[in-house]
Amino acid sequence: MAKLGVLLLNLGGPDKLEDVRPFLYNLFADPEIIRLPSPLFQAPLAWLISTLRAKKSQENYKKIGGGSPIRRITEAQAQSLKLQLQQLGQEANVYIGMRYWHPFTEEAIAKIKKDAIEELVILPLYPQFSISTTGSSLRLLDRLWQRDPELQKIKYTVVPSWYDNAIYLQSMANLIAKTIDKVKNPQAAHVFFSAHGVPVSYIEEAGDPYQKEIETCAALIMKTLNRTNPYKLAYQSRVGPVEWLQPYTDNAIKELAQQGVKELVVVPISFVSEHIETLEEIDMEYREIAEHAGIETFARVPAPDIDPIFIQSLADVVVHALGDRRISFSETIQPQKNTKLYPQERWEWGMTQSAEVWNGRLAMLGFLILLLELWLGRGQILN
Ligand SMILES: C=CC1=C(C)c2cc3[nH]c(cc4nc(cc5[nH]c(cc1n2)c(C)c5CCC(=O)O)C(CCC(=O)O)=C4C)c(C)c3C=C
Ligand SMILES: [Fe+2]
Ligand SMILES: [Fe+2]
Repeated sequence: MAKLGVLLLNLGGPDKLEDVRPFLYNLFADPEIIRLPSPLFQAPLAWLISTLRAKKSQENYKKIGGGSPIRRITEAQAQSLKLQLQQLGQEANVYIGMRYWHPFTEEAIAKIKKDAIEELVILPLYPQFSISTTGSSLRLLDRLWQRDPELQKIKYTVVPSWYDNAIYLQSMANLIAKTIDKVKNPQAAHVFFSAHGVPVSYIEEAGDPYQKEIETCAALIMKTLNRTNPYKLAYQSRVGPVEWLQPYTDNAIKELAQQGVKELVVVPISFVSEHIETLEEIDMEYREIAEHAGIETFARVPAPDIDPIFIQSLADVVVHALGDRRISFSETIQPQKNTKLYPQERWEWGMTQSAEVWNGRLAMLGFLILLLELWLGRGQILN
């Protein structure tokens, strides 16, 4: 039997407060998150945004204990998945490749090579596909594969998304049902799905299937839940000035409160582990907004973490991937090279007058920042 590996992909998060700025730098240096007319400006802009955002972001990480729990939880998920696969008679090493912080994807690949893995299932810990998450990790892996003949010998397959896996839907439905049963009036409670947002341009210009997969996933979870509670889907975590997917979570909460809704059962739908977006943004920021708006119960459904049924669903996805036709990096969705991605919807492409003005200004700004960055010796470029 071939030596099997499972590579779990996730975003990663700062382990401590000093990691916040370089973590943000790595995130904003990713052309799948921000794409500029010229790659020359990518590093200076990432440096600028990460430096400007670091303080506010650090304050938020301070509120949840001074760092992200995403690494610890993902490691526990990896261990549980290994045991679950073992129970199914499938021996496998499980690796973790984070996109923007330790353990980086490159570190996981080095281990996979060292362990002489012959067959690999690449499983993103994002149930729904987005160019900004799974897509970004797959593009990085594709680049690593293209330049390494040793990696090219591995028989790999990619799971682009698994939001419709029946066991995953059951695990989400169970977690929701348990929370519903604890509120004052379980029949009337409003199930409120909050998904991480993406800029509208990802969907409309780059063809990101994210919104469709999130909407379908919420509907499938409600079908599996099999209760008559009303539900609503909204998008959180907007960054920057451009339009993101709507309705925004804060506005949707206020609207429901205005309609007289008193009890919300809040489901973090695009996340499979607790981290800053659930522990700080939902549990603190949105809870406060809800209470101000007159919502009496704000009951948050826990992220799946190492819920046994959830771990069974990951194992099920792996087993199916091994039996199904193999999927390569090139078959997954990739934006065109010149696709507009966050944040430049308002900029124009080509040699229009406004583009030239913007390019000139950006070139100046980029050059100054680059000098400053070199002078300060800061920044941490990954690829
Ligand atoms: C499905 C999940 C996610 C999508 C889609 C996504 C898109 C996306 N995110 C940013 C900017 C930031 N994201 C940040 C943190 C963060 N994002 C996700 C997931 C998705 N992001 C997670 C799990 C986390 C938490 C990591 C952790 O610390 O545990 C942050 C940093 C936090 C902050 O400063 O607010 C930023 C910034 C963009 C721009 C984007 C799509 C274009
Ligand atoms: Fe994010
Ligand atoms: Fe956030």
